[in-house]
Amino acid sequence: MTASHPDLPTDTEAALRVVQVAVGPLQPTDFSIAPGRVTALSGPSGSGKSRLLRALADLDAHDGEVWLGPTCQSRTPAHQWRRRVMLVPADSQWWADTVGEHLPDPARVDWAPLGFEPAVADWQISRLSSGERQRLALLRAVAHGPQALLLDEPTANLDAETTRQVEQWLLELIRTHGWPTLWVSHDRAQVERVADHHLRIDGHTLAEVA
Ligand SMILES: Nc1ncnc2c1ncn2[C@@H]1O[C@H](COP(=O)(O)OP(=O)(O)OP(=O)(O)O)[C@@H](O)[C@H]1O
Repeated sequence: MTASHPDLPTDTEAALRVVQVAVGPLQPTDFSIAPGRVTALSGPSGSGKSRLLRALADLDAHDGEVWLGPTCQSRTPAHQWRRRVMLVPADSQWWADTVGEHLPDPARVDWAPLGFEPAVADWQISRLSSGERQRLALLRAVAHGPQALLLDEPTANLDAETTRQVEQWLLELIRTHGWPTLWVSHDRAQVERVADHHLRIDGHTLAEVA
């Protein structure tokens, strides 16, 4: 696990708090993620990881409540909640023709840390490889100014070197902005590298992994 970060913002940023959330067969579950911290979520294929993320993003019906600081999901319009509690799904969706059309201000995006030139803003979505789509979905999410991140296997389509680059880029942003982050990963070594805490779905329950 990563060492603690004494320079983390602790008072102005918001924790993500999950209270008695139940979705599908998953039993009601409680956990919270402090600002700037990463909790890894693992579990067998089909155990409900993506469903839980979708519930936290207010995309799937669920029991219980989710809080971001003093703001609760059930009293926040869904589109506002999703802008703050930003889900980056394993399969990103793109609706316009070019990359730049999906970004609030393409000229202000720092493309380089993920290996792109600014010209990528003019690229057609149809030409993107799966790894390019994945990295650009992360850049897009960050460009919209979230306050918490829900990452569904964010490096699944990337080679080892690019995976490390994306991990470092994400961790720096997460720490700097104080985003509480839930990060789905099947890779135990990645969990060790990026996560402060580790939750695992086992059957119908969610348990902390020591
Ligand atoms: N809206 C839904 N209604 C009913 N069942 C669903 C719904 N969405 C997903 N499921 C089912 O719930 C189970 C968990 O799906 P989910 O996508 O959350 O798995 P996962 O843990 O993310 O798996 P993987 O690691 O393979 O991505 C699957 O059996 C899936 O078919």
